[in-house]
Amino acid sequence: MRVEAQGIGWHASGRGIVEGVDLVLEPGETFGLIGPNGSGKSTLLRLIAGLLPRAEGQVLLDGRPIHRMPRREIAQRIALVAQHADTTDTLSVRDAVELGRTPWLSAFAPFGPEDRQIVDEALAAVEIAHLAGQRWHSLSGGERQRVQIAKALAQKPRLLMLDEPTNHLDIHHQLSLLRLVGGLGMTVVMALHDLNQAMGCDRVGVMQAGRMIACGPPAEVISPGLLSETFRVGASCLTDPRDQSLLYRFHILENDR
Ligand SMILES: Nc1ncnc2c1ncn2[C@@H]1O[C@H](COP(=O)(O)OP(=O)(O)OP(=O)(O)O)[C@@H](O)[C@H]1O
Repeated sequence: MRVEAQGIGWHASGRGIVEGVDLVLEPGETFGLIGPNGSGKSTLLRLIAGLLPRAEGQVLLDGRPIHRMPRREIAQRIALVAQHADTTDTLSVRDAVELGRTPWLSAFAPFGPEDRQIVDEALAAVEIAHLAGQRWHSLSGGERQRVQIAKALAQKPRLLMLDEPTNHLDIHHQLSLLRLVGGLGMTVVMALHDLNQAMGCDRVGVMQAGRMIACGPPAEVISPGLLSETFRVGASCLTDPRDQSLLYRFHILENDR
């Protein structure tokens, strides 16, 4: 699905939280959103998903304005995994993942064997099939994170949006999640704090004070100069001898007290 954001923005408390962002997401690409705390990454994800009232500009999904689409149709196309997704309901892991099927169900299409198989596949994809019967409230932070991602996968969206998807995960599950989302063949946008993980995206967008100040292939966009100006860190670019990929090591700038 082609997603086009035209001049999108959002104001709150008398200030621009996100301003004038133009962005086209091509079908199948993995797009990383990076930027310091409070730069507007989560807000931009919610704007693209059509979740914020009084939004400026417009978002087009395959050419159709999102604000004219019924909520159910949007949910068939877009899944957003927020940073601190929680539930007050007493749900099992399987129940929680089954909720991902909701946009596809109706009185004429109740939950059936095909939905059950999609849920099984989603549980397996993030390695939580063994937790299917466990209660949500008894899960660890990383397990909850993977349940939310499984729920989003069960939704079978065409745009998957993930807000810091790796922040609770151990290193094995971080890497397997990134491999998983890279191989889904769907458009993926994820806010990331790990800039080396962002180096693995097809493209990255850099947020600073509510604006997207740079966008393009990570090796072209992420540079020691940008890291110093935007993130206030020094960075040395290294080459991984295993596959010649570029990675960064960071240090505090000498004049930053
Ligand atoms: N409803 C709101 N009312 C007022 N200010 C808000 C609101 N929502 C977000 N903000 C402010 O907007 C700014 C951007 O927030 P946002 O969560 O989008 O940033 P972020 O880049 O995702 O940050 P982080 O990396 O810390 O998760 C922050 O300064 C936040 O305090």
